[in-house]
Amino acid sequence: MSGAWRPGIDLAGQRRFARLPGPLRLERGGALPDVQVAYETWGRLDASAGNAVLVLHALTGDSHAAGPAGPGHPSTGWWDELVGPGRVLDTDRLYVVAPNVLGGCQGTTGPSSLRADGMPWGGRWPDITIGDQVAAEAALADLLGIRRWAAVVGGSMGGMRALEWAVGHPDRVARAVVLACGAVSTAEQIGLCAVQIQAITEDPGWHRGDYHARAPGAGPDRGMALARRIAQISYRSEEELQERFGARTRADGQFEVASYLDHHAVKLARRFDAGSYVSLTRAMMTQDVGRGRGGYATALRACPVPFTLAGVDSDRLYPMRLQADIASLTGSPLRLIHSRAGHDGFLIETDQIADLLRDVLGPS
Ligand SMILES: CC(=O)SCCNC(=O)CCNC(=O)[C@H](O)C(C)(C)COP(=O)(O)OP(=O)(O)OC[C@H]1O[C@@H](n2cnc3c(N)ncnc32)[C@H](O)[C@@H]1OP(=O)(O)O
Ligand SMILES: N[C@@H](CCO)C(=O)O
Repeated sequence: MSGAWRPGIDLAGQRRFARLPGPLRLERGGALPDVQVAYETWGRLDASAGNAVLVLHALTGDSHAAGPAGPGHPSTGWWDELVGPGRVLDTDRLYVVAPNVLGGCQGTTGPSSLRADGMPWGGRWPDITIGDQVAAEAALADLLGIRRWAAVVGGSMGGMRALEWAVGHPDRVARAVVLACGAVSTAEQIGLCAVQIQAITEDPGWHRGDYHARAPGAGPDRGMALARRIAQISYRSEEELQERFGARTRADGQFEVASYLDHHAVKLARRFDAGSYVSLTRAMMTQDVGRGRGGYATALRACPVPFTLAGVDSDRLYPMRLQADIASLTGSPLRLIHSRAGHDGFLIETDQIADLLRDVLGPS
């Protein structure tokens, strides 16, 4: 591990990098060599007290769950209101760990990372699954000396990993808090993922994934931006888009909503690697927590880990019925996050998520 970390030292929000000790075996066969995992921690680990909490980000998030913008962090932490001294994930008593996901592009090994031959993985990057992402996180936990998490918490793709942690490693998870996701991807989610992947892979800049070593700007930025536009509509509610933008146009005649989508498209294309977007999107579209376990209902019914499920009432991408299904199969409480923001509500309604986590983890 690089950095000056040792147990008992609080290096709040400083990104560090762990090198996994051996190849990471993949669910679909083969193995990834030399995997690096970027992560940040807050608080002090007390392994005997079992005070470690794993916080898992969604598709385009990163290890910077909390803290100000700064070098390596273009923006404030994505759950900044929730993590810190006196906050619901109270780092005076908890040790909070947030890794960047396997396949990502913010420090953890992914398609843009270099292989041993000095060339980016690019098109040689294998198909990975949610299970592979969790396997990398479990290897990180081993390196950090964390045998069992007091809680594993995540939303959207982070929720898929929290679910996979609980079902795949029940002895290592005291409680799972799963937000805004389902147990198995649905037809609509798969369809939306498929067209986003198509937007990128049909961009002439894609070059079968081998664009990283080409000139800056030669990659599939246009396809990536189109993918984000499509996704952004699905992340918000119809009602919110109507209230905010209606059919209003700008001085140049462009629809306000199209301008909003353009803004998010350009912003993401600047900060995110298209190869990672494709890899992570594929992992989500093939999500099935029951794969190899007799189906998701069997897997969830057999899972001994206590869950808390929560969904956003206006989420049309991962609607509440998906969280209700998991809650019913596991006999767990189901919480409602009220928001007009749709799926993105799990990133925006932090007061409600704080209340939920306070109920689960106790007062700070
Ligand atoms: C930059 C990063 O996020 S770093 C990595 C961490 N990120 C994550 O974990 C998740 C990724 N983040 C996200 O998905 C989003 O940032 C969210 C969901 C948290 C943001 O949600 P909201 O606060 O509701 O923002 P919203 O969707 O309304 O967009 C606001 C932006 O749209 C812009 N905007 C609003 N209306 C329009 C319009 N008509 N035309 C053009 N731009 C517009 C705003 O100026 C604002 O720009 P800014 O974000 O550059 O300041
Ligand atoms: N807005 C979120 C949605 C995915 O859950 C992201 O960009 O990661």
